Amino acid sequence: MSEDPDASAIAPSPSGRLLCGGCAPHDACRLGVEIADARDDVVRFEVVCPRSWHGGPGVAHGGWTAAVFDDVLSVVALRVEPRLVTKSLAVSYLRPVPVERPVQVLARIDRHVGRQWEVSAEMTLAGTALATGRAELRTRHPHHFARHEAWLARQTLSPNGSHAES
Ligand SMILES: CCCCCCCCCCCCCC(=O)SCCNC(=O)CCNC(=O)[C@H](O)C(C)(C)COP(=O)(O)OP(=O)(O)OC[C@H]1O[C@@H](n2cnc3c(N)ncnc32)[C@H](O)[C@@H]1OP(=O)(O)O
Repeated sequence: MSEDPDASAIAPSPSGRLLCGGCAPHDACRLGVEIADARDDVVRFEVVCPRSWHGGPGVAHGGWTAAVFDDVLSVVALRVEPRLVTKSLAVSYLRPVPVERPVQVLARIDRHVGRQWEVSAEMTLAGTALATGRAELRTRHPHHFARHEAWLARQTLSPNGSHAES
């Protein structure tokens, strides 16, 4: 762990991409998400589901779709506020999403008051909606990750593998 986990910030990767902590070492989004253009409170993404994320034959696993929405809904607000976490995420799966075919995602900030953000997005192919996502985000408290690490350090593992607060 870093000395101050809350000092962590997202910086552009060597190729100029803004990536999460897991993808940054790869210099590529492993979900297949790329920002296409951004203006004010709306960001458009080009997204291609890698075949490794297929669920049914030739179609995306629903978990991939949810992860894409978590990512794009965060990015649209991260452009304004760099210290965010997702509080809730709701996804509606309207049509199967094909793998290895570009789809578009349009994400927007619907509401922002204080620490509270409401964001939504739509995934489309050739103008047809495939899925929609909606999330509540929160601006992180200043010591969000440090509090988590302190809480985790207080947990002890019992012989049967269950956790207990010490
Ligand atoms: C341009 C940029 C591009 C970037 C590209 C990269 C993109 C990729 C990015 C992908 C990004 C993906 C993004 C992701 O997926 S983020 C990962 C998924 N989300 C989370 O992990 C969030 C987990 N939930 C929480 O931390 C809290 O529930 C939140 C903060 C949402 C509550 O918020 P809310 O405003 O509703 O309530 P509150 O602040 O009054 O707290 C309620 C209670 O919880 C306590 N509490 C709060 N925090 C902590 C804590 N840390 N440690 C311990 N306890 C904590 C707090 O004391 C209180 O307890 P009590 O006092 O009532 O007892």
